[in-house]
Amino acid sequence: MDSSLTTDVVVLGGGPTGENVADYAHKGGLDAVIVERDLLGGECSFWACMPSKALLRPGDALAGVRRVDGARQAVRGGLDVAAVLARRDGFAAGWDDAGQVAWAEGAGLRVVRGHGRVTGERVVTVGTPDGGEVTIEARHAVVVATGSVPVIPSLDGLDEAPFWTTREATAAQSVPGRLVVLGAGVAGTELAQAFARLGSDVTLLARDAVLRAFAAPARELVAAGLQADGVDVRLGVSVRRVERRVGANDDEPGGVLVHLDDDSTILADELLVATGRRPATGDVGLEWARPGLEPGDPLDVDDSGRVPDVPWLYGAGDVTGRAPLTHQGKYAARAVGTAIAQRAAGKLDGAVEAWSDVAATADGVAVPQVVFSDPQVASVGHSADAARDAGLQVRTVELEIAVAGSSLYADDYAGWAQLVIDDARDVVVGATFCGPDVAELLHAATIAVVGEVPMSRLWHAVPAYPTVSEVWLRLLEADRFR
Ligand SMILES: Cc1cc2nc3c(=O)[nH]c(=O)nc-3n(C[C@H](O)[C@H](O)[C@H](O)COP(=O)(O)OP(=O)(O)OC[C@H]3O[C@@H](n4cnc5c(N)ncnc54)[C@H](O)[C@@H]3O)c2cc1C
Ligand SMILES: NC(=O)c1ccc[n+]([C@@H]2O[C@H](COP(=O)([O-])OP(=O)(O)OC[C@H]3O[C@@H](n4cnc5c(N)ncnc54)[C@H](O)[C@@H]3O)[C@@H](O)[C@H]2O)c1
Repeated sequence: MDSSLTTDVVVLGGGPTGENVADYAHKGGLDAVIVERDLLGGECSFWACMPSKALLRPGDALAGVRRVDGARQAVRGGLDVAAVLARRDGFAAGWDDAGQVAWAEGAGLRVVRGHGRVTGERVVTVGTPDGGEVTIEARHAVVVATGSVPVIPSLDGLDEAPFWTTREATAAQSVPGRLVVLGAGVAGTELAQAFARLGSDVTLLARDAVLRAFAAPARELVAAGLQADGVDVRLGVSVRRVERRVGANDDEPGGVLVHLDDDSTILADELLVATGRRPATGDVGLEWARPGLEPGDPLDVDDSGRVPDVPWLYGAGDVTGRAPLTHQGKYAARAVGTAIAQRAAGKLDGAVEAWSDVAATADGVAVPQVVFSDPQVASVGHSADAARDAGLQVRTVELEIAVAGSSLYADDYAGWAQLVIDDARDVVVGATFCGPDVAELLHAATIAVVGEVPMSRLWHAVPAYPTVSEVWLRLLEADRFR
């Protein structure tokens, strides 16, 4: 059935970003409608962050116990796969978004189901599941928070072969005997380890390196961690073609035959394609407001999320390509929702001030990310190369993590840490930690970068003894006595 409605703000896409834009606009006194075509909560809640970490965490916990003599002896078996999958199902709420809808309604937001497109100035038209249309007019703003979609490489035979994207992998109801993972970025690396620990024979195919975006010592530690779990890590290989095999009988099982450019083949029960994501800018009606924008191009926005020259149109989250991570999408969402509300109230005019509550300034200087592999990689801010590309003169200090806290934490603890320091201001502009459970070391680094805390003052931030954080003291000493 067709209908129309008017509101203050229409948010296209109800992922973590869209939900937070709407919530913050509403907290600022505006009425907001979220348009969602799939599950409210988006990729993160149902097919990305939460289910993937739920698949990883039990293996991590078990590996943690095995690293401590005296505790190791208590481990009598492996993971209970059915229990792990059931726990993961719980985190994905059984792929039912009733809880998220209840939250949205409780927060005073309206949800319209269906595929939305921008069809005019401050107008969104939604094709609803029953074949009808809802036209929504926004008094103040339309926000595009449509996320991202997987990039599928054009490989000979891939169209005919059944394959998994990260959606099928994170929602898997059974564990394949043999799994080939194509792409050794963050998603491929995490899921290769998760399935290896759940019992799959995993082959991870990397065109160049595992986690190539991270510093070499961290990459090498992670590759070694994968190999220790039995993952066959193939570096510097490409897939030539993919072939679907129909099994003749139990002795000749079917699956996917992957042909590599080194002339070898691998037969797998499942092929996971994890070769990146691109902004979901196709079929959203953006060409109307942004002529020339091709599907997959990021939606360009300023720090308050506003599309240049289109004052009523905003973007936030993965769709902008700024920092495609849930926490950064939500951070941008808080700025966007607040900016829309302040502009509507006539309290915000002109350019936004950096580091104010209407600017996602940290996107350019301090994006934290954790790779939940074992060992973990946790980084924030600039790598040394990125800092130099940004015109900074930097020095680095790096060392193996070997402090009293790490030796107590795990026998044979292997880890690495690096600080990137801006010479001119003598402040940390980047940090990377790699090792078991280093994720929780990261926020201290994020605060140091965002707060631009001088090295001389960081000296007085004394890490408690005996914790892994003592690596901070070693890093400061290494810089001071270089
Ligand atoms: C396997 C995997 C693991 C990840 N793990 C982490 C992690 O541990 N930590 C982390 O920070 N990030 C992680 N990420 C990244 C994270 O999932 C994204 O950064 C995050 O989901 C982006 O949020 P978003 O709201 O911008 O987009 P999305 O979560 O993609 O939400 C967009 C929503 O918009 C809807 N939509 C799209 N187009 C329309 C339309 N035209 N009309 C109506 N609705 C529409 C979609 O259905 C979707 O619900 C992971 C990603 C993957 C793939
Ligand atoms: N813990 C986390 O924060 C987390 C976890 C998973 C995913 N994510 C996010 O989700 C997004 C998608 O993750 P991703 O790992 O798919 O993307 P990615 O960009 O991190 O990695 C993609 C990898 O695939 C490789 N690749 C591309 N085409 C290929 C081909 N034809 N053959 C072989 N390899 C190929 C690339 O070289 C790269 O290493 C990223 O933004 C990522 O940050 C975050």
